[in-house]
Amino acid sequence: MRGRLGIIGGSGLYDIPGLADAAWQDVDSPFGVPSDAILTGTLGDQPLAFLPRHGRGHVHTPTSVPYRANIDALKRLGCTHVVSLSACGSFRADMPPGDFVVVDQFIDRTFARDKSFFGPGCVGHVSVAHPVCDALSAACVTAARSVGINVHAGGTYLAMEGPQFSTRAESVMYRDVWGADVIGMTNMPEAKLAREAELHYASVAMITDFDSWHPDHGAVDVSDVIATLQGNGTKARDLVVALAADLPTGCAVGCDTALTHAIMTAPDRRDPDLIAKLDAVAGRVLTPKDKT
Ligand SMILES: CSC[C@H]1O[C@H](OP(=O)(O)O)[C@H](O)[C@@H]1O
Ligand SMILES: Nc1ncnc2[nH]cnc12
Repeated sequence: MRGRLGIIGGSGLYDIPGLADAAWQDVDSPFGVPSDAILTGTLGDQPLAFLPRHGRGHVHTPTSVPYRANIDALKRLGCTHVVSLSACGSFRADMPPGDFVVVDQFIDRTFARDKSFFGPGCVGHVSVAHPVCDALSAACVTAARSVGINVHAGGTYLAMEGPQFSTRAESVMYRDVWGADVIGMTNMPEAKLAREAELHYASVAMITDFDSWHPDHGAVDVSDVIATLQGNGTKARDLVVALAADLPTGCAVGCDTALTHAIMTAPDRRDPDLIAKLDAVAGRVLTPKDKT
């Protein structure tokens, strides 16, 4: 069954014009207050929910983004698919500013964020070996190509804590030793949380700069990033319109069944308060006893 498409808009993307029946809705989450209200509406026949990751006016730092509340709120609104649109730096000369990368792997270097919905009283372990939805990622590539975006299918995104950009030594290490293709500050733990919530998740990374490794380019400068982002905004919206017209159902990764064997805590040892909070994220696998 085709569900609602959630879009998380990153830096420079605080709205998505052109939705029918558009309304900004406050959504309550037991995991905190989401980054902002969520814009709901439809694009053609496709129900959609748009959440600006940093909030309108860019109030949240990459560290303060309430990742758990955001994913939980999108799931509560009926999202089955979530696409992240993010600004990123590039480690590759053949991936210049203006190109998009549909990411297929991550290196998680973040360390100051809540990374799981689970905890004492309900312990769960999901696989993130394949951290994005294959079908949704392929659909993002097709949609991007259909609107003339220069898009790369696959790439490794290094998620750093920020908010400062990398030193040159870090940038060279991420590129030459770790083999990362792009760098950003927000896709982790977002992708991990989306997997815990059994959402199909894909990440479209929009390249704004060459980070600080490139001998012919200076250090990253936010004004350059913003100039590139302004061009990216229209392209990103075109991509969303094309994707909404042809959202896939199902996938080979099994995103929507990620919790089937994930929860280890014995039913009689589960914390009722945490179980109650997990109603949206893990409702599919909680036992009838848990839910009473
Ligand atoms: C404005 S440059 C740094 C900032 O932009 C990216 O945000 P997002 O992923 O939400 O587009 C990057 O991760 C940093 O948070
Ligand atoms: N070079 C970079 N490093 C981290 N996040 C970014 N977002 C945009 N460019 C970036």
